[in-house]
Amino acid sequence: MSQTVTSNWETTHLGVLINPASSGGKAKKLWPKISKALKKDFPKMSYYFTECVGDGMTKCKKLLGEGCDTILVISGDGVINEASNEIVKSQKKVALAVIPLGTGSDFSKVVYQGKQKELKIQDFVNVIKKGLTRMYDVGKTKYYPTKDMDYREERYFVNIASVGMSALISAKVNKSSKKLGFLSYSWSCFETSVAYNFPPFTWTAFDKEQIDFDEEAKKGKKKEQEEQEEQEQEKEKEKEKQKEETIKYSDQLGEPWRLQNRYRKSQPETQKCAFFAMGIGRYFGGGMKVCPNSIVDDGLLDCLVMPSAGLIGTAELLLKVRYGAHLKVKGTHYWRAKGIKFGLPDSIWKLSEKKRKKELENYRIELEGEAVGFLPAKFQVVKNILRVIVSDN
Ligand SMILES: Nc1ncnc2c1ncn2[C@@H]1O[C@H](COP(=O)(O)OP(=O)(O)OP(=O)(O)O)[C@@H](O)[C@H]1O
Repeated sequence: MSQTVTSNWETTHLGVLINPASSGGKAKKLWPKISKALKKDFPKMSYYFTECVGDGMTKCKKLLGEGCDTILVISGDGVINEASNEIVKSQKKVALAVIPLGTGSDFSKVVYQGKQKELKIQDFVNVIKKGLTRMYDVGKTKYYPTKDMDYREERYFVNIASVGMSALISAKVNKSSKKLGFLSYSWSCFETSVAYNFPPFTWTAFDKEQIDFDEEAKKGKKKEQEEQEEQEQEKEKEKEKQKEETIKYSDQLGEPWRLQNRYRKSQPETQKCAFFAMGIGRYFGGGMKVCPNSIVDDGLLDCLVMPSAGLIGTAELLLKVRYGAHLKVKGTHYWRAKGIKFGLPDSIWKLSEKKRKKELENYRIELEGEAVGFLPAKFQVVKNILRVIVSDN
């Protein structure tokens, strides 16, 4: 999997966010060593420890205000999401770098092409110093953060968003200590599959594209060669592109939710599901290859509709998802789209408030492993908006 890189990014002021609680305190333990290694190459460095949920946004804003041009997140997917939200909203020319020290660290698996576990602290520092970057797409979503449904919230995601059982699992995992890593996910998966009642989901896709998997596999090899050739040309174009970026940022971010007017709308679909995942990246749940064909800068969300399959069937399917071998399983649908709008079944609106709130547990949303809210919701892709420092091999 080669990456199309677009520039050599020079960091002049490094801003660092460290979550001392991530992965059972691993980031806190390693920070003195990491800090020493970073200081050699980045003499101008500011850093903050995050203190609670959401603090990644507050502290990232501070770092941006201090003029940092690269934000390095030493944590897992939760703080990466919080920092990315602030970077994208700021519309500043700032790059995101990551040293994956979370429990799952799924975003980083694509950034480091699956080799993150082989890298030492100095290797990560070298990647930031080398400064190869790729312009990532970002997903934008609008949802109800609470079951009272009295207001809606907007948030970006940089890896995977999903609704249904996966989000309920995230809610449970986040309540646990996560000290057991993948086992925490596995236990919550089991616990949730037993209780989940696989409700119907209703959605409308915008600019939906079906995928021909055989054709895509053939294209894969050819594309890699083409991509390498394109890289040289891309670098040439970079200077001009950078001039245009400011305009592109404000155009896309300010974009209201006009899915209907801008894109081709598919017929509404309803299916009983275990979950529905939308990917910029490929992995979730601590290494499950849920959107295995996703490309981070193609301007599309890879969408996986995971069928309802009962307890044993779901366990089998989840095992397949772990290796990205689920796409040809009967009832599984995988396609791409620029936007998706989810509703709720009419029956839910007729329930008493107490019963509706109980039923909403089945319609949770998670972004990068954090259970953030509930359906109804809209999801949309914003193309090539987040500069990410990536490894080159
Ligand atoms: N000091 C802290 N104490 C408790 N929670 C924190 C603290 N700092 C940040 N958080 C929150 O902890 C949550 C989890 O953090 P993060 O995702 O970075 O680590 P993780 O859960 O170990 O990794 P992953 O999401 O990759 O599995 C995030 O919602 C984050 O906002």
